[in-house]
Amino acid sequence: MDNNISCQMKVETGEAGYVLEDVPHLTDYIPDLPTYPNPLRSNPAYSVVKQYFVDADDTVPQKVVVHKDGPRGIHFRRAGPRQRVYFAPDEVHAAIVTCGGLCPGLNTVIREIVCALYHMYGVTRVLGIDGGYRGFYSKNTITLTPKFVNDIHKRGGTIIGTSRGGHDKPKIVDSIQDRGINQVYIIGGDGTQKGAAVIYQEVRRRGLKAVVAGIPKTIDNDIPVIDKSFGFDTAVEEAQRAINAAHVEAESAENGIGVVKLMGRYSGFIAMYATLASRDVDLCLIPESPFYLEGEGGLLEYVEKRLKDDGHMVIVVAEGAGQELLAAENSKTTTAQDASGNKLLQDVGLWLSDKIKAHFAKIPSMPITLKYIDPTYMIRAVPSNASDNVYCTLLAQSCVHGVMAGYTGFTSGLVNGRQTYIPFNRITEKQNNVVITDRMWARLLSSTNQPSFLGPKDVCEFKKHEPDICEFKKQEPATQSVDGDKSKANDI
Ligand SMILES: Nc1ncnc2c1ncn2[C@@H]1O[C@H](COP(=O)(O)OP(=O)(O)O)[C@@H](O)[C@H]1O
Ligand SMILES: O=P(O)(O)OC[C@H]1O[C@](O)(COP(=O)(O)O)[C@@H](O)[C@@H]1O
Ligand SMILES: [Mg+2]
Repeated sequence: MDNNISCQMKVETGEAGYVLEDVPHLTDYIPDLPTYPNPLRSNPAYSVVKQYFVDADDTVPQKVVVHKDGPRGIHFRRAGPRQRVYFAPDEVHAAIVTCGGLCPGLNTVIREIVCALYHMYGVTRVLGIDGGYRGFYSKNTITLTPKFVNDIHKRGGTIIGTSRGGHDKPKIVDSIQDRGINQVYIIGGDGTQKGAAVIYQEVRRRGLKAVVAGIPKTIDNDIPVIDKSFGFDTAVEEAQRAINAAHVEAESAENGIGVVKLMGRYSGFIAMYATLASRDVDLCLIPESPFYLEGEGGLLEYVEKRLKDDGHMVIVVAEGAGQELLAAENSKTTTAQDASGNKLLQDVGLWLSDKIKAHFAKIPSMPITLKYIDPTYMIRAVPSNASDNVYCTLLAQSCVHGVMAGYTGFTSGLVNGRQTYIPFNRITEKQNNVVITDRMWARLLSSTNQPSFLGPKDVCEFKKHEPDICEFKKQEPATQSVDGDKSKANDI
């Protein structure tokens, strides 16, 4: 048995610059495992579907915008049911855990994992780990059956609970081993997937026939490679209610200003999409786009202009925006962290509201009425909408198919509209951010008419830091995306 852990990715190359970034398989470290015909072959719902089973060689390209003579580039293994599986139904003992912050759709993913295991693969032992990673070793488990999970997709939150912190590798893997769990479904964001990678490595080091698979969850849409995260659409939709309220309040007052804070620690996708969807927003601030308050071209000058022109305005601010400005004013709170080690952010919405109020207090001819709305937790707590429900279902089913087929150490994810299996390190190595040199941000700037807050000096600075992008921009017409990963959600 080869128990040497290789953290290196399984990479296969082919003709014309084809690269497959493959995911590990149980047989990489446990040879001669028995296989079984996939039970779906005799399932009346699926047996009539032509080509239901995925060809072992099917892969999905990461980039679909290519040049005639360019390399074929990176591919991921296509998700879906395989002809043969590596688990007999009565052998499976599955566990599901949810970690990190809430996100619409968590319950749908749980429901669909349980239902896929029961109804597609005849599995009857599925556990919910109570309250995130620490639930593996400090809490009781919850028995999950199709009946138990039947209605849960209609509720927000996660019925098995979640938490931050508490990732104790030896204790978690001891618990997996002691309970005889051989399929671990881990639903969570970037931190969770890092934790899942560590669990996978330890399971493999111990030579256990136990698969570790992740499902990416992030309301901030900050996970790279995937098209977008589940719950994101729901969050954008729900944010409209807050923006509408801010607009109504602003419009009804003299020099009315509505400020709405939305989630987005380091990635401003919710703020950007909610702004684009609404059309009532005059200023959108995100972590990726620095801004300044005072002076020519500054935020306060713009607010003044907007009020003079329109009599009201709506500002959407992502929670991570302008943190450097707040930190400069208040150094003592900048090191605070949550239990997972995520930096605790200061309330930019409140800070911005105070700054605007203080500015207009100095202009007696322009009395303002400012309403600050913070709907962040309300947005995160709602059940997923219809399209996210379907998305969650496909993600969960794809994950179950991959696990039953013996793949491990992977995250299920949608890449260019296709379900794939992505190696953990590809998901955890960097963050998905709004690229402010992409067309999506340009669309936003043109829809709000806000200043970009970038002067000629900043553009030069930007060139110094991201020379590739600037070089590329020089050579290519503006229709080309800048970065394969980052452009997914941006450059459409
Ligand atoms: N680098 C890491 N290695 C192992 N576990 C981690 C790591 N980062 C975070 N975790 C664990 O993952 C869980 C969720 O992480 P957190 O950052 O709170 O949320 P999210 O997964 O949504 O990013 C926590 O239980 C935390 O202890
Ligand atoms: O108050 P909590 O639970 O720490 O959550 C706040 C954070 O959760 C998020 O919604 C998502 O963060 P995670 O992806 O780490 O769960 C952030 O936008 C926000 O800063
Ligand atoms: Mg996170």
